[in-house]
Amino acid sequence: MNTRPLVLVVMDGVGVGPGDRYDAVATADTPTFDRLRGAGVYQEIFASGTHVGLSSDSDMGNSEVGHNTMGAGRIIAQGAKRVDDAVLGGEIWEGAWRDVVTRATTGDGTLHLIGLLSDGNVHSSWEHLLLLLDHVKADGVQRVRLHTLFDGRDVEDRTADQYAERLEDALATRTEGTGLDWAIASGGGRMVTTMDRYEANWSVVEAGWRAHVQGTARPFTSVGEAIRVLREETPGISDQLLEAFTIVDQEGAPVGRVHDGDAVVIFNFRGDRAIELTRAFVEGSGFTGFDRGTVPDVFFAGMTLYDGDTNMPPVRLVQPPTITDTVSELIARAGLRQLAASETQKFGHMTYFWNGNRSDPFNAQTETYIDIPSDQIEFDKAPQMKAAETADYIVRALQEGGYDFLRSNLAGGDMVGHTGNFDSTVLAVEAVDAAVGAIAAAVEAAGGCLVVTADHGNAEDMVERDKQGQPRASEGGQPLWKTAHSTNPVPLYIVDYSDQEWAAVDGVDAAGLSNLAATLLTLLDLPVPENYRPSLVAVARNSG
Ligand SMILES: O=C(O)[C@@H](CO)OP(=O)(O)O
Ligand SMILES: [Mn+2]
Ligand SMILES: [Mn+2]
Repeated sequence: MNTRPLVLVVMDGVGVGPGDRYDAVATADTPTFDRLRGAGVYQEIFASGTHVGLSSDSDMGNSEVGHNTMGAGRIIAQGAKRVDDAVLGGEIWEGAWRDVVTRATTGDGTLHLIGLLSDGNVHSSWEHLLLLLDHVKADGVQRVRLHTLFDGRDVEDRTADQYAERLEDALATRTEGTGLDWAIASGGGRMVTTMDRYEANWSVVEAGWRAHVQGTARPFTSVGEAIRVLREETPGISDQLLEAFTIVDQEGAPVGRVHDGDAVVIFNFRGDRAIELTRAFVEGSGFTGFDRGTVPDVFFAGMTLYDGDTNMPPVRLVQPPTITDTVSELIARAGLRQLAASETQKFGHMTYFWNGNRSDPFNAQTETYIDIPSDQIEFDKAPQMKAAETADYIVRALQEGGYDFLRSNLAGGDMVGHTGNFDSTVLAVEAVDAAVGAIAAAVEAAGGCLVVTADHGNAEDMVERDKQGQPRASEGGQPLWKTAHSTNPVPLYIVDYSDQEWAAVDGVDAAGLSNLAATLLTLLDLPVPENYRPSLVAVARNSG
């Protein structure tokens, strides 16, 4: 019976901010954070850019790269960077891309490109899309249809019209005078169209299926008209929530539904929000997500691998990084027992991403995964989300004993931060603080060790800023609320209630999320592999 459980809490999207009135973490009443800060080690660590395997230090962090890096204990070139390298280096055009082009140029085939219109580099990249279009042209694809998802979550909100115009320009400059037939065929805001994740709400994917595939979503004659009318109907609506639509011609017929013989490419590179639509295209009659009607017989390719366990999609343009020997694999091999608990919105973060893009436990006998159903509403309406319920699970598991390493994710700082609603985000952070407080009390009662950190920033900086860092205002003089993640560092608290003796290691170079795995192994008294980044603590003597 283990008497010294180690507990990790990842507070999604709770970074260390400027401390001003746009910092929802500093504004929130957080007695737990204040108490923990004085009770053990407190440090700020890197969680963005090259510190988490992205191409540049101006790239904000995100959950995929954050959890991958924490779990891997190393800085690994991430999907985003790998796709960047493959696209910029040209390798991408030599593999499955050739088959896409063959299908799209055979008979009356159409090439459909589906993805997020964004400069966010979280799920997709604008540069990748432009280079795709260049190659589509060079390869002579006559008929192309774009299915565009609006972001407002990784880029400034209420910019969907600008992205749509940029895309229309990009299409026009490539097709003018050529006779090529390229057009935007459907779209919608990413949170209500297509980009659900972890099966939280399949109706989101169904709405996308109607828009992109069946051509039966709400009809508009242009993307500009769609955005204008939807905004008029709901003033102030976030781009993320724009209703799914289909572009129709003068007769009301969809300009680009998907037919047998077409080729379909999803150009998003991140798996969590691309896998469900992928499955809808690829899976046979066993598919239960929603009623697809007749499934068109298409050649389907994803930008990269979206799920390693199920090998989805079977055809992808770029191979993903292989991440092995992640911290939970090592802990499983050592025979220790592990629990992972999270609400649905972040479930795969603490399992799939944490484990190096692998959904299944390494050892089903010693690992338990708990998925607490998330609410199906906009998260600023219930900003506490499932923080208390998640804490309850951990608390009960600690009281009952039986696990050596327990990890959980508290989603509110991030998910509510993405709504741009400052007051709700403050409430979300307060709920996270309370949940950490409940977990801390249980860790103390169990004589264990508590580690609290975050995967990237979000809630700590809720306003768009100019290049000098000054807050920007909307036309009406209101703060221009920011919905995206940040490049800020994140906090790391280590509070030990056991009798284990250890000390913080000073002067670790560029301490970041990649140092967490070695730190956890050290606290568990397990060896740290040589290729891991170093631990932030050193154990003096074990008395457990
Ligand atoms: O919601 C998401 O998909 C991303 C933002 O695009 O957030 P996170 O990386 O925290 O999951
Ligand atoms: Mn996150
Ligand atoms: Mn997020």
